[in-house]
This record gives sequence, structure tokens and C-alpha cells, in this order.
Amino acid sequence: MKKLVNSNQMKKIDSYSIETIGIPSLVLMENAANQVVTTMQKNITKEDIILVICGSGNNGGDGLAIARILLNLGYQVDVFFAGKEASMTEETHKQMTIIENLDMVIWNAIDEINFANYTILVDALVGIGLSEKLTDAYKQIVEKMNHHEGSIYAVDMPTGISADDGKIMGIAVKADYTITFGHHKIGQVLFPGSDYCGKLIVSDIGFPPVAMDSIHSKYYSYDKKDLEKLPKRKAYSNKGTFGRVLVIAGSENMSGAAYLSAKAAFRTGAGFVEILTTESNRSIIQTQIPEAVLTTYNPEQLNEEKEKIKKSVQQADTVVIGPGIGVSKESHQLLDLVTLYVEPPVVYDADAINLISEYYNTFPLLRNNTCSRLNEFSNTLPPYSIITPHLKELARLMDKDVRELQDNLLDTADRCANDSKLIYAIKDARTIVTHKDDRYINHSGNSGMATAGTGDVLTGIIAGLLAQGLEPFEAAKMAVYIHGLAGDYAASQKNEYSLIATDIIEALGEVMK
Ligand SMILES: NC(=O)C1=CN([C@@H]2O[C@H](COP(=O)(O)OP(=O)(O)OC[C@H]3O[C@@H](n4cnc5c(N)ncnc54)[C@H](O)[C@@H]3O)[C@@H](O)[C@H]2O)[C@@H](O)CC1
Ligand SMILES: [K+]
Repeated sequence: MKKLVNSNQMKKIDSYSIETIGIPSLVLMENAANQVVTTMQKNITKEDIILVICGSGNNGGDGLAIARILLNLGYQVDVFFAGKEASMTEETHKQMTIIENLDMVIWNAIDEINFANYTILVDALVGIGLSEKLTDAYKQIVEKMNHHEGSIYAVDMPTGISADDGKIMGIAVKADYTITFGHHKIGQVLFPGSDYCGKLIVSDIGFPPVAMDSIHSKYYSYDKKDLEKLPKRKAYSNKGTFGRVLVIAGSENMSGAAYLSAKAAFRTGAGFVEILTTESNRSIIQTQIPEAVLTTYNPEQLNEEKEKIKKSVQQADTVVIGPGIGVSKESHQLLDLVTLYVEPPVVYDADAINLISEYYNTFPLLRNNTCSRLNEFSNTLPPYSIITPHLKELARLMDKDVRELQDNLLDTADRCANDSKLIYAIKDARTIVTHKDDRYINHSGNSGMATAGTGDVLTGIIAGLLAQGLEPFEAAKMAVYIHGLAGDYAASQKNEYSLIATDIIEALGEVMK
């Protein structure tokens, strides 16, 4: 599990290490500089000509130390001090004094520098101390850096990216590598910040574990070690051991969603998958996925089909409803019936979310009052249900503008979690799974996954994990992580352009090993 922190939390870890533990600030700075140089040395040669661009804060201090270490190692390196002498921190001042005693070129004005003379740039202008939009003077430097053709190494943060939410503060350095210290920052995982980091390396610079643990962050991500949380397979087992999934999906001319969800549930390990769909899909689904049990209904005669639907719902360990069911009156009746009969955790996806939004749009009093609208809505669904909206669906549900939600992703997640009974997987390039005081930000996956049917696959994976006994919140987080890993594996075998939803299902076998 990777803890994700914001700038304030990281500063608290810094000051705990320095003030409470007593590690001198300059020791941490030296460690930080050494870590950056170690990463650089994997790629640079003595032929390279390096320019280290420094601000007045401690990020700039790191830069000055980096320049000195590179010089000591025999590299060709110059410094551009772009900050103001009067604003230098104590540490940066000390680093500058050392540099001035060495035989180094120190530029002070951008106009004096020919960036084309340098093959490598080091960005030590601003780190986690970024407070607002970059000043015009720094903007001009960042523009020059981004026009430069060589590699850029960003120290701690690419200058201009907010460590708190990944937003660009006016303009930002487009780094090839970012070497960050202690913990991942939230702004390095969320977009657009994530894109600006290039390859991200998290370095240990000697913060003691007690300092690292001194802050609580509600934000975290998973890594491969978290796959240990997958449900263990018992040797003494039968198909009943691994749970029964009911996938309620598909409508006339829409059979693909049911197939994708059901197959993903099987490939995730569910012992038994039943598909409940319209009679019109019978032959195609039977051909596509003979492993699944098929129950069909006539949408025009739902009243007569109630008992059949009730039986399917009540036999299941977990129920998925929504992919491809459409938003007709009959689909609404189906959703009502299922919600009435269901006991196990339910995954509400796609059209189920659209139907719920439509229903709430008929209550004008609930409009524009997001909290009561979401609370009201959660009261009608079984507790610990998982709801998997992409941003457009969530915007409909909250009666908000998509752009507004996208621009305030972390606030949006907080608003969803205000309602403590449900688990939301807010699907975006970085899916956020929220429940109570926890925010899981997913770090796996790639742009190839922005293609039809991948949401149906995710729903099936969640259901497969739920059926095998994972708690709903854990199942949602793990499913989102595995879904992204499978997408990454599939893209590595093909490419991001050609990836389609079934490739993700096929890759599950590889990533769940
Ligand atoms: N002991 C420590 O505190 C350590 C700090 N470290 C480094 O220090 C950094 C944090 O240092 P600071 O807190 O001094 O902050 P930074 O150096 O990241 O940023 C503060 C400086 O940037 C300027 N600045 C902020 N916003 C600006 C804007 N919008 N436009 C132009 N200039 C702007 C400020 O005037 C100030 O000079 C970390 O990112 C890391 O690189 C590391 O050396 C590890 C140890
Ligand atoms: K920086």
C-alpha cells in the first residue's frame, strides 16, 4: 500500500524528523541530493552538460547540493540561481556559500543563458512549497525548459504542479524523471500532475519510520504487494465454495455487456455465474459463454416474471445490475424488483445509475441540493452496495456539471463519501474508490482502457471478488487495481491503441498469479 500525502503532511514529516527526532535539515538535503544524482547517473554520461536551475527555497537548496555532488563526480555542471537572495532559506544559503567557494558557473539572469548549450536540465525551482500560480519570471523559465530538447530531472515535484491535487498552477515543467522524497504526493498520482512527472521515483532520504507514520492520510494507492489481499483458494472446494454471481445485464440488441461482466466474474474466480437477461439475448449469450447459467425474462411481462427474478436474486451471493439494461420503463421496474428482493451486496453500474438519476430528477425538491439528493438515494439502496459511476454518470446523479466534478475530484469524492453507507468507485483516468474516511486513488491502468466495455469488465471483477468473500470496500478497491493491472499487461502485449475490453479479461489470468 502506498500512502499518498499532500504538501502540508510532507512538511509535517520533515519537521518531525528535524525538530522531534533531531536529524539536521542539511543531512536530509544531502540525502535527497544524493538520491537525485544516483538516479541521474543511470542515464547520463560525462559528455553531458548539465544545468541545475534553483529557486530560493529548500528545493533550490537540493539543487545546489546536486550541482556540487555532480561536480565532485567529474560531471560538467553549471547553476542557474533564479531565486532571490533575500528569500533564501538558511539551508539554501549554506549550500550557496559552498557552491561559491567552488569553481562553478552560476548564472543569475535567464537572458545570459543559452539553454541549447545544455543536454540535461535539473528542475529545482519549486517543490512542495508551491503556494499559488507561478510568477511571470518563473513562467518564463519553465517555458524555456519545456522547449529544451534534452532530459529534465525534477527534484521532488515538477515546478508548477500542485502536490495537493495535481493541478497545473499556470504552467508546469514537463519532466522526464521526478525523484520525490519519502512518500508519493497526491499530485503525482492524479492527472494532469501524473503526466508531468515522467518516470516517478520515490526515494528514501532517511525520514525515520516514526516520522513517516506521524501523519495520517486518508489517501492511498495499491501496489503489487497488495495482491496478497486476494481471497485464498481452498484446495478442498467445489464451485459453491467460490460464490454465486448474478449478472443482470443486457437488453434487446445489447448482449455484449452481460457477456463481458459474466466472463470477467468467472476469470476473477467466481464459482458460478448466472446471467439474467431479456429473452431476445438467449441464443447469443448461450453461444458466447456456455459456462454461465442463463435465465431470461420478457420485459413486457415483468409482473408474471417476479417469482423467477426473486429466486435468481435470492440464490445469489452477489448481484450486479445495470450494464446494458437500458433506461426503459421496464428496466426501471426490474431495478425496483431487484432492490426489493436483494440481500447481498449489489453492484449498481451503468444504466442502473442512469435510472436512479432519472428517478431523482422527478423530485424537484431534491434538485441542486447534492447532499440530500445523495443521502436520499443511498437510503433506497441496500447498505454497502457498490456504485460505479464514471464522471458523466456521477454528474447526472448529483445533478452537477461534469467539468465541475472533474476540476474538484477530491471534493467530489468527499461529497460521495459523506453518505457513509455506500461505496463509490468514481471511474476516471485515476479511479477513486471512496467509503467513509478512506480514499483509494488507483494508480494502475492506461489510456487504452478508455474503450467500450471496460466498465462492464470492472463490474464483473468486483462481483467475482465479492462472491469469494472479500468485503465490499476491499472488493471494489482490489477490483479497480487488478482491472488496471490487466489493462497494463494487455497494453504491453499489444499497444494502447489496439486494446479492447476482452483483452483485459484475458490478461486477468496473468496479473492474478
Ligand atoms: N529539511 C527539509 O525541509 C527538506 C526539504 N526538502 C526539499 O525542500 C522542498 C520544500 O522546501 P520549501 O518548503 O522551502 O519550499 P520550495 O522550495 O518547494 O518552495 C518555496 C519557494 O518557492 C517560491 N514559490 C512558491 N510558490 C511560488 C510561485 N507560485 N511562483 C514563484 N515562486 C514560488 C517561494 O517563494 C519559496 O522561495 C521540498 O520539495 C524538497 O525538495 C528536501 O531537501 C528534504 C528535506
Ligand atoms: K522542482
